[in-house]
Amino acid sequence: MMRMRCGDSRIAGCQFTLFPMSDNFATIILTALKEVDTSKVWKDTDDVSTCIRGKLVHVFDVTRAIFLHAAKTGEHAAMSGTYSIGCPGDSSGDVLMSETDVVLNQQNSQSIRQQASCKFALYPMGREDYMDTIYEQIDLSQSQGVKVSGSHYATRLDGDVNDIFRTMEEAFENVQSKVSHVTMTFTISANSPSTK
Ligand SMILES: Cc1ncc(C[n+]2csc(CCO)c2C)c(N)n1
Repeated sequence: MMRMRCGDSRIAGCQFTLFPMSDNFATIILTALKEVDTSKVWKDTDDVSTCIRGKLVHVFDVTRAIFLHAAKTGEHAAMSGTYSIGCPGDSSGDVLMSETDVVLNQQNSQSIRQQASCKFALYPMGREDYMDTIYEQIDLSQSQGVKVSGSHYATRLDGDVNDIFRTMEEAFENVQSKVSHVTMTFTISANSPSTK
């Protein structure tokens, strides 16, 4: 099998899990996965998580919409996941790349006002100057209408779900334009009964 080098492919993907803190958890998960339009990404769900793969713009459109779908039930819901792009070990299978960039869920998502808290961490792979790249994006995050604060091993974002995902998408997009292989982990939580 031919091994791919960093940058040969711009397939993006996200492996994520929804955690609705509700007796109704299975319905909330399955309804979110069914009602969000995922037709522009490849998708596979099992008992642990869901993986989607395709163009970066659709990967973010779908993950944002799935979290909003669960959060708008009013139940305490969390979602954790890992975005990845340009993985040199990636295969060219299990993906939809021929779709246009027109996103399918933005109109619905934009109309939902939902507060949330999130922690994310960027990992520009294979670069000695990775800390500069990370600090640059943390600085840029301050201008996205969310509250940005430092945390061990992650950056915390508090604000509207749409603003939080836009902040993460811009950070990921910016870094991947300079660094071939990038991953980003996140955990986002809405309707938590806990006070900070
Ligand atoms: C996004 C996402 N995908 C899959 C699971 C795993 N999972 C746990 S319960 C359940 C429904 C009943 O089988 C499923 C699919 C998840 N939690 N979140």
